[in-house]
Amino acid sequence: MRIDIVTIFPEYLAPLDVSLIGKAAAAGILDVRVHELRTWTHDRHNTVDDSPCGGGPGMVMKPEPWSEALTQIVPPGTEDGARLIVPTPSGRPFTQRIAEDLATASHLVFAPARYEGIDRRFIEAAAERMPVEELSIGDYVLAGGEVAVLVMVEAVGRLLPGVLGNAESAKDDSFGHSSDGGMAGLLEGPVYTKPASWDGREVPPVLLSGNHAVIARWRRDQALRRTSEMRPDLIAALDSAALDKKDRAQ
Ligand SMILES: N#Cc1c(-c2ccc3ccn(Cc4ccncc4)c3c2)n[nH]c1N
Repeated sequence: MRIDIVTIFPEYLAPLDVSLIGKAAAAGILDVRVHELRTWTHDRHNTVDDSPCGGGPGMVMKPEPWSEALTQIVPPGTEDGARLIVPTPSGRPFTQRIAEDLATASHLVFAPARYEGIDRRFIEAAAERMPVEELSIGDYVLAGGEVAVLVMVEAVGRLLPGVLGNAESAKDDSFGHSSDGGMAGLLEGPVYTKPASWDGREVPPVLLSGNHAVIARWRRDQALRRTSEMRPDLIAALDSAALDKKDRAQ
């Protein structure tokens, strides 16, 4: 997968050079390219913004630099497999399902804006060339989209084959809507490791029993408990077939 990120703060994306994504890029699984938006300005001040038409607070990002950037990154006729992702507080909620969908793309272009956002006409023009996703990473207000790009690139990148050391762990994700182990749509329960006793606190004996069927049942019960406590909305959303009556009674 190729990932292009256009921003006026390239240094904000430096964390993509480390850990999971950095290793994937070094292994050739990911081709991550960060671009300075001002590359596509032509005035002496490298202007990327202007006052909002109709008045109002702040500034709006001009469509021209973004359009020139996108045209160079995705030249006409090469749009197949390319998707434009625009982080915005007014976007669709970014979820694991969306991450899984984006992980199937061959080329993602991220447009993290600043100020009050990008002139709408850029989005409209881009949507005539390729799919455009306007996404939000949560119900709070940030100062720009770069943080959202870091979140989305990690959530998508970890799903790509060969990125996670143990491919299984991606299947047991929280919010994992995967069908594995009957945990679909539930939050992960508690995890433990050695030592068996620490600070006067014991690892639940069931986890040391070696009885994998009992352990699996215990983990599912813990996942249900955790989900009911932290995200009752997810319980309500679970398909009844996925949740037998016994579970509902808990
Ligand atoms: N994803 C996401 C986001 C953002 C976000 C994303 C991109 C931009 C570009 C500019 N801003 C600042 C701004 C613009 C308009 N209204 C309020 C603030 C952004 C915020 N805020 N909160 C989220 N969950």
